[in-house]
Amino acid sequence: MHMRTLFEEDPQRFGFFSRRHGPMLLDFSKNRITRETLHLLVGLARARGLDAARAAMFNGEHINVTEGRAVLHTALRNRSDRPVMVKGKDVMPEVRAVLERMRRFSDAVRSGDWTGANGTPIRDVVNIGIGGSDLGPVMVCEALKPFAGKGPAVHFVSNVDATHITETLKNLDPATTLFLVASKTFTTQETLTNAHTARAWLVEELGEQAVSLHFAALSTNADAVSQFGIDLENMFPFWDWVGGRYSLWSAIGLSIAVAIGFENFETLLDGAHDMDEHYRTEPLEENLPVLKALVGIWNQNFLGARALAVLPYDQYLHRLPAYLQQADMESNGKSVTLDGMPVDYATGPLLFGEPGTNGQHSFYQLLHQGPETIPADFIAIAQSHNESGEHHDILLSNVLAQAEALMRGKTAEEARGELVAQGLEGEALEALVPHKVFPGNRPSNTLVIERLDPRALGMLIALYEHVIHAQGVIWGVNSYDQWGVELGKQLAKKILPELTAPGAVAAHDCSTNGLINHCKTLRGRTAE
Ligand SMILES: O=P(O)(O)OC[C@H]1O[C@H](O)[C@H](O)[C@@H](O)[C@@H]1O
Repeated sequence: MHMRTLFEEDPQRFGFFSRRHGPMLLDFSKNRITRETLHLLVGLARARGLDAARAAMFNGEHINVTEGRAVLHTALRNRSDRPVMVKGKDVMPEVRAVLERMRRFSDAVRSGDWTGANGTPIRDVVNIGIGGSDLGPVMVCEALKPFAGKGPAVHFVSNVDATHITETLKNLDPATTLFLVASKTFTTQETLTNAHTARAWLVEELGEQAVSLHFAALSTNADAVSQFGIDLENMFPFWDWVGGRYSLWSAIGLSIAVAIGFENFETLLDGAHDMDEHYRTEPLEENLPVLKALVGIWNQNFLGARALAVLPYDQYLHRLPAYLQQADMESNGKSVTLDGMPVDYATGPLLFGEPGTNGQHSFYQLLHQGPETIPADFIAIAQSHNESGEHHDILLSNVLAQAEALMRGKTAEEARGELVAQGLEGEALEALVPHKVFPGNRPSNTLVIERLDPRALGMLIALYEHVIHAQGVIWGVNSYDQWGVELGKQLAKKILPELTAPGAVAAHDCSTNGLINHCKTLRGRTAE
């Protein structure tokens, strides 16, 4: 069936397949579903135990079975007075105590009361972290730039490529720079390498005694933090029940609090809490994350789509696709079930995206006319922070048109009509027709958000987090471990000394040996 027909037959389709919650409207009517499909999908969620699974997560059960941990990022933004129990203990007092320390610290840095070794206020804050200790904070700081006020500039260094830190520090002054070393484990090679480089840069100019005034740590590992030489007074802790890719709400969000002020950070938490309550308590049929998760499952597992394009039509959200790549693909990129059995169905989609309208001039060709169906999430913001001239109406007209085009397509008949109107005829016309046809019937969701503010952003991120949870439950996978990132790390540790030692390397397959030896030669090292 074609969605054109579905829309022609049911003028109520938009009303039936859209839901509003607070400042957010989710329109999922441009999917290849009928009322019966939705009913059956909700039945699937129920049969897979999604009701109990939602409760299990919020109640702190050890749903991360391979690591024996609870999954409680929701506790970090629990703005109610409900206790959250982990191993028989309410964690809320500790959560609130760390938030209070984050408030004092971010206020002091923003107001200029926190001074560096020379007594001057901080002008630049550099967050050093990678993965979950980078992507969430960067994405939020970019998204909420209009709320930054008069605080210091916040920079992010993640890549172990020295270019990243070199280019970042190039124009900074050690006396007015503060480093936040963000690492849940405090063992991540990239982050520690960058942090040592930053430390050396600072110490060279200001001496060892400056470290305590210019470094803070955001981590669960106090021993490793002290070993690095960061004063535990300047350590902001969190807990093993916070997954890295779900940690922007924890101490890992300190760079956000510094960038936009603590009150705005709290409003971000409020928005996420609002979505948590919605996800926790609304029936499946009315539940935004559940409905979005089910439509995703329909596209992936029933229609065979393997990707998801996330297309935010807002420049401030330009890092959202990168953030969601980790959130979704590291969570649900799994091929065994909770009890270790191989799956015989698709799990997490390949996620990609660019802010609109840039993507339109790049990869949308494939979305419209490629042989594969690639579902898309369009994110539109109704009121821009920069309502200048016609810009925003142009932007909105584009996002609305793209979803319509993917749904409707263009028939051969319509294409022919246009070519005739352009004066073409005969063979020349017919030769062009197949190239001008758009199959349409391509699924998309459109999320319309009133205005991009801290509350709405908190809701948006929590919405995606809960979609990931609901899909993980239906697929029966553990969304909260990430063993798949380990093998490359282990092998890199073995290759590192081989790159510097003299002589040729022969311990790997011939491709890896060949590449190592080639790099050694190019780097002026003996490889014979
Ligand atoms: O915060 P860290 O312990 O430094 O970890 C940073 C990142 O490391 C690994 O790559 C994990 O797969 C990520 O989930 C994590 O966010």
